[in-house]
Amino acid sequence: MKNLTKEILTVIKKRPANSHKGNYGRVVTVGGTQQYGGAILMSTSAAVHAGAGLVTCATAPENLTALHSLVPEAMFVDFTDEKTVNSVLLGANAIVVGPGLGTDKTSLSIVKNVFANVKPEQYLIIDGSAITLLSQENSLQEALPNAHIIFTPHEMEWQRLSGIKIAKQTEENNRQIQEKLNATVVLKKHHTEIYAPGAETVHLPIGGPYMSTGGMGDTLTGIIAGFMGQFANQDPQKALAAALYTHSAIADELAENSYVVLPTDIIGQLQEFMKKQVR
Ligand SMILES: NC(=O)C1=CN([C@@H]2O[C@H](COP(=O)(O)OP(=O)(O)OC[C@H]3O[C@@H](n4cnc5c(N)ncnc54)[C@H](OP(=O)(O)O)[C@@H]3O)[C@@H](O)[C@H]2O)[C@@H](O)CC1
Ligand SMILES: Nc1ncnc2c1ncn2[C@@H]1O[C@H](COP(=O)(O)OP(=O)(O)O)[C@@H](O)[C@H]1O
Ligand SMILES: [Mg+2]
Repeated sequence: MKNLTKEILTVIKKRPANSHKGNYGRVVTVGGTQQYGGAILMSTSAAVHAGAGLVTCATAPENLTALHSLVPEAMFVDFTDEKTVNSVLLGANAIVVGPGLGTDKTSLSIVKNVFANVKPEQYLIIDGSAITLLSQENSLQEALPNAHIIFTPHEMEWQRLSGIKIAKQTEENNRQIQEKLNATVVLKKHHTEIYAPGAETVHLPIGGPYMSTGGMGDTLTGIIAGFMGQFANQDPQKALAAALYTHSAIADELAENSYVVLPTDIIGQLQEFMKKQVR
């Protein structure tokens, strides 16, 4: 297993002067019931702060006011309005589905609709409730689209999806299921592991327990989407690894002076941290 080092941050590049928002990725984030609205707000805000050119959040209408007051840079669609959701999905480079989405019938039909509309060239980040739904629903497993899929499960979500008990989640066992899924798997835990098709397993040696606050993984999905939208054209695996490294490296820096690091603290440091890499 290969250790990620800070070298990976060279993926973050100085922007060419002659460019516009369309050059930096169109991200769509799908999730957030009324109960779990914060999850999709953090994902959306992280994508915006990581530099995504255009971000649209498909969520429950109850979250609209909060979304616009937290991050007016983001656009909104009602996640049950399939026609409008599909029109924004069409132009996306990276799609996040699952943070705070819940697992009821409405959530299931939202994931089905996303799966039915994703294109092969798009990055689809499947997280949280969408992983849990996929683990439960055969119909969804059969509908898994042809796209660049990145699963971001924590250990219990991975247990549900892969059938491998947490204690048995060895590199060899995980790799077998990842190959069957034919997708990238980011197994989140203390020292997260990345299993990508045809690549050596990568291990994230940074990050710590000051990151153990609800919303930390939701925030990661937005950073990944933002990085895929901007940097995947160089090398998608490196762009993904750089997103993970950035998330935990910011946490480590903040933890020097903070007992806990909140997901929103990480979002607030993204712009400065990324600037430091291109000085
Ligand atoms: N502010 C918001 O709106 C927030 C909304 N959220 C949204 O909620 C939805 C449900 O997601 P979820 O992760 O909270 O619940 P679930 O999938 O049941 O997993 C928890 C179970 O797994 C176990 N567990 C074992 N190992 C683990 C590990 N390494 N990391 C974590 N857990 C581990 C754990 O064990 P225990 O705590 O009991 O020891 C427990 O039994 C999802 O859509 C998410 O986006 C959250 O992000 C919070 C903030
Ligand atoms: N002790 C820890 N050491 C390193 N990273 C951690 C630790 N605790 C949590 N994290 C990180 O925080 C994130 C938690 O993700 P997740 O459980 O999906 O959170 P949520 O769904 O609440 O947003 C992951 O990126 C995980 O690696
Ligand atoms: Mg999560």
